[in-house]
Amino acid sequence: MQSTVTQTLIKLLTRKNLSRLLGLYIAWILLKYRRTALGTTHRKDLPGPRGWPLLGNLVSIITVPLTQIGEYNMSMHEKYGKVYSFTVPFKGRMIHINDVEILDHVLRTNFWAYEKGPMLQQTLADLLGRGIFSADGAHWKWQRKMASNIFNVRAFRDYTSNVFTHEAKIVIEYFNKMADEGKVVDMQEIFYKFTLDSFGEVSFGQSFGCLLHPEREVEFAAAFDRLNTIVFDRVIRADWKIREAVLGLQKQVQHDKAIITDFAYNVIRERRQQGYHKQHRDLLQLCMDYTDDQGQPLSDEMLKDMVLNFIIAGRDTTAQALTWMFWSMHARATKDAAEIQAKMRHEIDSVLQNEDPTYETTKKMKYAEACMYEALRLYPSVPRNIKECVQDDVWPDGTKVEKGTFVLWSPWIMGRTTAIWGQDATEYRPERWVESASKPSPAQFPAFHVGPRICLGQQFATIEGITLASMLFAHFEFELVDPERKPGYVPGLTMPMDGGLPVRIKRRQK
Ligand code: HEM
Repeated sequence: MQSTVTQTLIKLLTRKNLSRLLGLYIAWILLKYRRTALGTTHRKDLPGPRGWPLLGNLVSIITVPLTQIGEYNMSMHEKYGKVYSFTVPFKGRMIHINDVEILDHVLRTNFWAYEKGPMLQQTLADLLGRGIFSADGAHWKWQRKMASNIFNVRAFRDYTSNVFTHEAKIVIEYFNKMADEGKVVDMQEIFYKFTLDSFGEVSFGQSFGCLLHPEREVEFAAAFDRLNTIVFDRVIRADWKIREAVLGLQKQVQHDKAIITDFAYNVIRERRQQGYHKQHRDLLQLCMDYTDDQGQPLSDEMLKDMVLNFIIAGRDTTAQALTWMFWSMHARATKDAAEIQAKMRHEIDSVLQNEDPTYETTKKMKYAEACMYEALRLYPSVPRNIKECVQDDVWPDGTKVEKGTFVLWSPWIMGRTTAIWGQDATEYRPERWVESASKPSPAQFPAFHVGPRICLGQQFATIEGITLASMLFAHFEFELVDPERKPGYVPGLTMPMDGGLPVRIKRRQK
């Protein structure tokens, strides 16, 4: 027998009452999430653009062209200050920061409270696998410890610097030919080939030979560049799965992934076949000789991930820094371009005295370093970055950050912020690096990151950049094909110059 209470409930469960209940529930959800994304809470204490009901700020994110993402985020900081936040369905709350003290807190002082986290690991998996860039905790620590062995002064002095000089000579030979034939050269393409060949030689014992065919497309590089853009989209957009399905991008992803994976497996296979006979172990040999706590060697898949992560680190970043540096030093937009070039050549002539650069002489070329770092300040190769908070935290300005919040910062924006760099922040002026009594802290100049995960290859990149730039300035003069052009960037995890850097080359008249 049914109780009277149950009978009354059954009577009340009419279709009309059910729709009323549903209506009330929807109204409650809409009220609760009237300005934030589903699953997030409204935070009165955090400034930021008002969101749509349930969608939060998804619409603004989708509608901003990715080529304008830096400018958009900068305008948000101008409007809301050094900390602003927005919410996105299925991703949660994102807090953007543009402040030296807070960035230092997040990346250094309270390092263990912020990780790359599962969202980034999943979205980047097709490109980075389980390599150092997306790893956290113990898995990150052993990779960093092992790799740091190749970045020592002895290796730079005895070997690495000589590889840079050797590869730069191949570039010079090609530029001589181009100068004599009066042909236009895309410098960015040559820089990519130079950094890939140099990195291959130093880390895997073989140049990839890209500079031997400067006009030929490198299949690995083209596949990598396409994947880079697709993967970046995944980090930024919450709707990437739908987008990729609609645009049929999955096929492209699998195709490009197969190319870069095969490339890495080939490097490993060749080393196994040929063996290793040198005294000084390169990066690949360190990885292949490594055993874990149980004495087990790395799996081929892990070796492949390590190889790929390092190729990515070693190729793009430095080539892009050189591209923006050469553009900045020659563009009409740079007030004192001619004077900057003259100072650079004066330093090169007096330090090198017609000799090839060495580890020691690259260390003496402080103006060349200033030209490179000034380009990295305005056009950082990793223009934006993200970490996930894994323990509730409070920032130096009192902002409360809950576990699960994403924290974003942009070296591109910080490099253009007058509060950090003064009124002429947007001007390319290498002198600021030589005039200043002290170097900026990593948090003031975060192009190479900050804290325990600071770039392992900063010295490598600096020596490589100065070696090539000094040899090129010593031998040639450059003229931009369009000196008025203000190039944009290709959206991605790094910052390639859109359209490359077409130049005409002349042999230098001394
Ligand atoms: C101008 C050139 C370069 C710039 C601007 C640069 C910048 C950076 C940045 C911003 C990070 C942090 C990335 C992140 O964790 O999200 C990083 C990490 C790293 N970089 Fe570089 N990099 C450059 C060149 C290089 C080179 C040439 C190498 C290798 C030879 C290298 C090796 C690494 C490695 C291994 C890490 C990972 C460190 C870790 O997670 O512990 N970098 N770099």
